Amino acid sequence: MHDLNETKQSRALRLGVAGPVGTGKSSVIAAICRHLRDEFQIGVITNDIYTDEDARFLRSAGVLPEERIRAVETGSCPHTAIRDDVTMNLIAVEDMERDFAPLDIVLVESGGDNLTATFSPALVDAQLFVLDVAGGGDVARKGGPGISGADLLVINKIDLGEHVDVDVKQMVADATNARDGGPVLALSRKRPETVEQLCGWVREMQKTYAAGGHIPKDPGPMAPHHHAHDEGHGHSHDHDHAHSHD
Ligand SMILES: Nc1nc2c(ncn2[C@@H]2O[C@H](COP(=O)(O)OP(=O)(O)OP(=O)(O)O)[C@@H](O)[C@H]2O)c(=O)[nH]1
Repeated sequence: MHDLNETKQSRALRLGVAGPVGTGKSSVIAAICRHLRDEFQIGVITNDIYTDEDARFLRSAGVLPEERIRAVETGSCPHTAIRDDVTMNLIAVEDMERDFAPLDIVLVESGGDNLTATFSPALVDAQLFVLDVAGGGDVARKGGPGISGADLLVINKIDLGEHVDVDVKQMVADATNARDGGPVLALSRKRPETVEQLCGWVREMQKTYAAGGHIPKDPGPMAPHHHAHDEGHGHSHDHDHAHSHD
C-alpha cells in the first residue's frame, strides 16, 4: 500500500507569485505574510530588475522580520531569472531555507513582467499569477501560460471594477473559461473575505504539499502564436523571450 509518510516533503513549499507590472504581487505577498505568519514559518525572496524596491516595501510594511525578506536583483528581464536560468533565485531560496530552518513557505515574487513570464518548476512548487481589473476586463481572455496554467489565477483590485468599467463577474467567468475551470480568485485587500479565501488556498496548498500530495506542474513557455495586425500583414513567430504584444 502507498505510504504517504514516504513522500512527505522535508523542505518549505516554494510558492511563486508572477504577473504584469503593478497588478499587486507585493500586496498579495504582504497579505499572505500578515495573515499566515503566526501559523507558518515564512520567508520571502523578491525579484526586481535594478533595485530592491519590492523587498524594501515589504520590510517597511513590517509583514515579517526584516531578515526574512531578501532581494534578488536580476539585472535582466524577470523571466530570465525565474524560468531560463533560475540559479540566482535557487541559491537565494536555499540560503533562506538554511538560515531560518525549518521554514514552511518561501514566497518568490517575480519582477513585474507581462503575460508570458512563468516560473520554472525547478524553482517553485506552485505558482500564482496575478492580474488586476485596472488592466482591463479583456486581459483574462488573452490567455498565455500564466493565465491558463498557474495553480491559482488571482484577479486583484476588484474594488476598482466599477471605476474602470469592468464587470468583475464576467472577468472571472472569462478567466475560468481560459483555464478550463481551474481556480480563479477575485481579490481585494479592502474585502477581508477575499483575503481569507486567498490565505485558505495557500494553507491548503502547503498542507497538500507537505503531505507529498502536490505534483508541481509547468505552465509552459509562451506558445508560438500569430498576430493579424491588419489584413494580409499578420506575422507569426516563436517566442524565446517574454515580450508580449497584446
Ligand atoms: N484599490 C486597490 N489597490 C491595490 C490593491 N492591491 C494593490 N493595490 C495597489 O496597486 C499598486 C501596485 O501594487 P503592488 O503590490 O506594488 O504591485 P506589484 O505587482 O508588486 O508591482 P511591481 O512589483 O512594480 O510589478 C499599489 O499602489 C497598491 O497599493 C487592491 O486590492 N485594491
